[in-house]
Amino acid sequence: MISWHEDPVLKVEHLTMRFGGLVAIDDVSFDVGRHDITALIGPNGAGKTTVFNCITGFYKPTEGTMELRQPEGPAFRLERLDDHQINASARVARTFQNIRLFAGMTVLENLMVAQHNGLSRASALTVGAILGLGNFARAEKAAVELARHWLERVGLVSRADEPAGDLPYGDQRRLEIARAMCTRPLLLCLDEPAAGLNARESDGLNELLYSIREQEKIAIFLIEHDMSVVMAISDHIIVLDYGKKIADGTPKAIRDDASVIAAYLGVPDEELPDAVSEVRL
Ligand SMILES: Nc1ncnc2c1ncn2[C@@H]1O[C@H](COP(=O)(O)OP(=O)(O)OP(=O)(O)O)[C@@H](O)[C@H]1O
Repeated sequence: MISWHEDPVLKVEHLTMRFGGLVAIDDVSFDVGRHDITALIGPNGAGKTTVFNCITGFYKPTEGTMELRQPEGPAFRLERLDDHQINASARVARTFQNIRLFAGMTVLENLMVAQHNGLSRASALTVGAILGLGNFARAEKAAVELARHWLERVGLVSRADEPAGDLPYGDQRRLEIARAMCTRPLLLCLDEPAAGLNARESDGLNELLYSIREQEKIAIFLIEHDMSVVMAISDHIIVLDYGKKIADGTPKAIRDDASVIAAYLGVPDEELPDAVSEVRL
């Protein structure tokens, strides 16, 4: 039995998303292992972002189920929740293809805003916040500590008081991941985290993602076009093409899969044997 089927944090079954006549995702099923780095890959327009948008509640899928399994306790049916509940209750966090930080707020403020849910719960409808006492003060201290922890992990402590929008691009990408981690997710979804990074920053990203998997014991699910990143860090790769799942396996199995190579090259079936012998992903 393969590990991601043994203990999935996310079980997606028969996911379908139609936009009018266009079938963006067509009956796709897969598991995301609880402690794995799982990559979702495929050519442009394959449906990757649409899958993310369904999982994180930005779209309601036309059909299918998405079960977020907690280590203990009940599973959450994500297709029945809105994006806020998916983040706050089911503990699914996400970053975006285009960075969405609060550019005018400081680096630290971005991490505090991410923890707003916990703080507003602790403030008992803000009375505690006004008095600056009790649960709110404790929760705020814990929030600052968690923010500081993640600033250290991503190497941005010295820039805590600078506006997030002033950071270089690679630092903003890492800050986004830190912000997502401040919501204490079970499943961290990253949409093209390596896009726009240079080789050194990309290596740093790989190390950060490894360390999150090792130390936080959570699942990382990423969309990525950079095959060197995907092949280097993934435990499990899922491949989409024209909205359908065409392959699902280890990096080695995917690298050797003829249908995957064909999808990337756009090669017709009859030319496939030649193309496969010439190209390896
Ligand atoms: N809100 C929408 N309305 C209509 N069509 C959409 C919508 N969102 C996505 N699509 C279509 O669904 C298909 C899949 O798009 P999607 O963005 O999920 O692909 P992708 O694999 O993420 O592509 P890329 O790698 O280019 O980001 C495309 O044909 C796209 O035009």
